[in-house]
Amino acid sequence: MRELQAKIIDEMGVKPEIDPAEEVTARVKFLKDYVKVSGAKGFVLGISGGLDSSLAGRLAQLAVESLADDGVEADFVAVRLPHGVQHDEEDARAALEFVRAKTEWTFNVKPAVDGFEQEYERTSDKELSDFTRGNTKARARMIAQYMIAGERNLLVVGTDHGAESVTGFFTKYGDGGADILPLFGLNKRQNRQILQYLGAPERVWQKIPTADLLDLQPGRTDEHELGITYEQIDSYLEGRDVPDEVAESIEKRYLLTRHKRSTPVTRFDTWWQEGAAAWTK
Ligand SMILES: Nc1ncnc2c1ncn2[C@@H]1O[C@H](COP(=O)(O)OP(=O)(O)OC[C@H]2O[C@@H]([n+]3cccc(C(=O)O)c3)[C@H](O)[C@@H]2O)[C@@H](O)[C@H]1O
Ligand SMILES: Nc1ncnc2c1ncn2[C@@H]1O[C@H](COP(=O)(O)OP(=O)(O)OP(=O)(O)O)[C@@H](O)[C@H]1O
Ligand SMILES: [Mg+2]
Repeated sequence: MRELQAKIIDEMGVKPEIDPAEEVTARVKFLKDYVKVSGAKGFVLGISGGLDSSLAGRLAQLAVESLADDGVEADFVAVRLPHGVQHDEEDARAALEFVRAKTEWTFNVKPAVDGFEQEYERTSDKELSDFTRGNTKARARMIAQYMIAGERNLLVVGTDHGAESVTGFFTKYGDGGADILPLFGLNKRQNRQILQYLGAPERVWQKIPTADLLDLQPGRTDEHELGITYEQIDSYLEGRDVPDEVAESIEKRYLLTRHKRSTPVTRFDTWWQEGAAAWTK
């Protein structure tokens, strides 16, 4: 195995094989233990119709049900956060049906994103790019979730896992902004495996991953943007051999996005000096 691959696998905590039943038990227990210690009253999570939020949402709901069995009152708010009307709203409905959240909410982020865009354009005389608007949508979703969390004393669940963390494929302080990450240590195919174990319908676990942030390319797939497949990223994270150019692409992304997996850099940090060579390439 490549030297950096071993280091990355250690950091991402991905195992070559999983037992879905054990993973569910351990991750639900983690959510329960944390909520008890934090004194929070449960969880909130955006449900997109994608497979990551379907899995994290179902685990949060199972945690809340198990807390009730222990005599602890908690809530799980599954929040739809469309930007206007979502083109794959039916998939989001199917995800909500599978998650069976105690509480459901719909919060349209479009007025907030439009407000930011108008003020940017008024003060800069420039058009906002579709790409930055996309990241603004992800950050507006983060603000909506923290608004609900703040009012109801809930924790914001994040859906980051090995295959997204390693490539830094998330919006910094957008979907990357959360309190607790129940999927960390898994890769994409393991998420699918656990969803199947939990009885998710095919429509949910077979959903093609998309950040779906762009107005001009609705539903663009993650794999299209990344230029590598999740099968390749997953194999790399399971310690298997992948073509050199695939490993190099993953490792380059890993090095370029270290700032996203760290708290803001201070003069006492040194990790960024190791990554400097990657940024200037
Ligand atoms: N070296 C450095 N040290 C410290 N900070 C640094 C930095 N380089 C950039 N930055 C900061 O980071 C910002 C860029 O990061 P960011 O705003 O996140 O933007 P960026 O990484 O360019 O874009 C986000 C990417 O994540 C993808 N995404 C987002 C959301 C969900 C999903 C999904 O999988 O579904 C995927 C999205 O499609 C896009 O490719 C810069 O504007 C700058 O503020
Ligand atoms: N339209 C949306 N409605 C509600 N939440 C959303 C929406 N889009 C994104 N999110 C939130 O942002 C998170 C990150 O998006 P991401 O696309 O990585 O995950 P996903 O859609 O759940 O799964 P997948 O990666 O398979 O598409 C989601 O898990 C969800 O919590
Ligand atoms: Mg998605």
